[in-house]
Amino acid sequence: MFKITKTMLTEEEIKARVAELGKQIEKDFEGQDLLVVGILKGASVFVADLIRNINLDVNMDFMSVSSYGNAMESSGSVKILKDLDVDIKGKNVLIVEDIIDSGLTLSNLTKELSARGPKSLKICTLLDKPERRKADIPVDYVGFVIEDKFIVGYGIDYAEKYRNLPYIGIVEDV
Ligand SMILES: O=P(O)(O)OC[C@H]1O[C@H](OP(=O)(O)OP(=O)(O)O)[C@H](O)[C@@H]1O
Ligand SMILES: Nc1nc2[nH]cnc2c(=O)[nH]1
Repeated sequence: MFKITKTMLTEEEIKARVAELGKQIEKDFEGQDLLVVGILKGASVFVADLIRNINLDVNMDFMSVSSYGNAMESSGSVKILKDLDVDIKGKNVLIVEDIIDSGLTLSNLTKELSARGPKSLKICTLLDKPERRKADIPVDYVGFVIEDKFIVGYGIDYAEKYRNLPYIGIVEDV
């Protein structure tokens, strides 16, 4: 039976780190435009908290892409289920993810978005699991580097459950 056995990151730890990331992004983009792109569904909670810590004129948009594990790995392209509403040509774009694991989602997505001619394209992830990386992608902002455990909460699901937890927990088969 799958159960949340431990807390990996408390609500307070996440809140403090998200505030730091927001301030860093604010500093880096001072005086510039910024389009924050959240990747659905996992990043929705993080992106909502993150933008409230960036005191700049921020625009927000969302994309939904298909999971890896089939044709995407071999074709090297990402299946877009919901595309951006806006044209990113000439804009500073910050992709916001909840977790980077194999890196395949972002490696394919950045190829697709770079081809649209943004002024800059940066990546921010709350969690980074480097142990499982298959595609080497440059990540500009990382909340926490974590060990290879299956986690849930703060937007991240297990079979669509637990996205509403305010903390990040470890799921184990007990
Ligand atoms: O680095 P990767 O190995 O490609 O994995 C990371 C991706 O997997 C998760 O999304 P998921 O497909 O679970 O969708 P969800 O956000 O809608 O839950 C996560 O939000 C990333 O998009
Ligand atoms: N729920 C969940 N999804 C993931 N996708 C990649 N890594 C994870 C993880 O640890 N938990």
